[in-house]
Amino acid sequence: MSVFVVINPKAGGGRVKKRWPRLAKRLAEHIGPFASAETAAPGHASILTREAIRTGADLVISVGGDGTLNEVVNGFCDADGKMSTHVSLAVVSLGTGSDFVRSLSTGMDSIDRIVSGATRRIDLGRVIYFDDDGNQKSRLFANIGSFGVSGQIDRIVNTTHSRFLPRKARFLAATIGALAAFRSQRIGMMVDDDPAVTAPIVLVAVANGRYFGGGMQIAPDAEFDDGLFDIVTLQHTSKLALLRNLLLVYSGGHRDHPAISIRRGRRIRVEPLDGQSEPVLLDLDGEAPGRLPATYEILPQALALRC
Ligand SMILES: Nc1ncnc2c1ncn2[C@@H]1O[C@H](COP(=O)(O)OP(=O)(O)OP(=O)(O)O)[C@@H](O)[C@H]1O
Repeated sequence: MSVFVVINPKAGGGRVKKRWPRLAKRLAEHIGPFASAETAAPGHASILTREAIRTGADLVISVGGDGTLNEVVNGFCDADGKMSTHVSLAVVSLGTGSDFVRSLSTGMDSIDRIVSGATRRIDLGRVIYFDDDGNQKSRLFANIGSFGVSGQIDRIVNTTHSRFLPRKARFLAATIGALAAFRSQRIGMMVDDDPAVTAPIVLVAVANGRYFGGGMQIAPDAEFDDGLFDIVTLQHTSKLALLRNLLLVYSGGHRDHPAISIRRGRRIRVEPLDGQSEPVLLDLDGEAPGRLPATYEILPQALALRC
């Protein structure tokens, strides 16, 4: 078996540098020698992955956080958008949020997951959207894509690097700040072939996994392999209600709140409604790649995951 490991040395606020050498030794003891490379910049993990697959890797291991994983997953797709379905992915999660692995909830240590050899096929999401320069882009995601206040929160979290607050606390602080300043945004949304609905929203999560935001269980019933997104909509409600109920989202207890609706679907088309001065910003596995309009599509069982 040919194994290639993609390592983001910046992930986890130094955790990768501290913990990976010991984990690498353990991995080598179990699976033998493997090739590896460190990422040199944002986006590099996709390039490394694509090249490793082109030159014969059977298993690619992502070492880093959710952002690194997202880039590695995108590297499974060639320039023509074709997925490499014969290659497996494994995750050594050393990020600060690690929401993908939390959603997997295997209860196993990452190296044990890899050496166990068990593989599960999971769905991926693909989103077509516009970047901040107005160029149309396409990107895969393994965990959760969302838009609304979450896009603003990502931009706050990813630009304020406090060495003193863990990501979960930074996310909570950014969420409180962003919610306090946020004004609902009107969107038009069409799920599968249903008639389009328009609504003022605070947030919509298009979920393959369950957790985002460093431990917020936004889609408590989502399954990685059911061929469906769980689409969680938080409609306009008062700021006081938002802030008062915010902590419910960590346990999934927001599910029954009257401002929340959850449904399932395979394809979502969504656009901002005219007359809005502020763009509706996207969040994709914790990164902020652009804005609406966007189309989300599920790719059933597209990825073989060691878990
Ligand atoms: N050499 C590098 N220098 C700077 N940034 C990099 C480098 N390599 C990768 N990156 C970027 O680092 C960012 C953060 O990585 P990642 O999300 O994996 O870690 P994290 O934020 O600690 O974890 P999580 O998303 O789970 O909280 C990603 O956007 C990635 O593009």
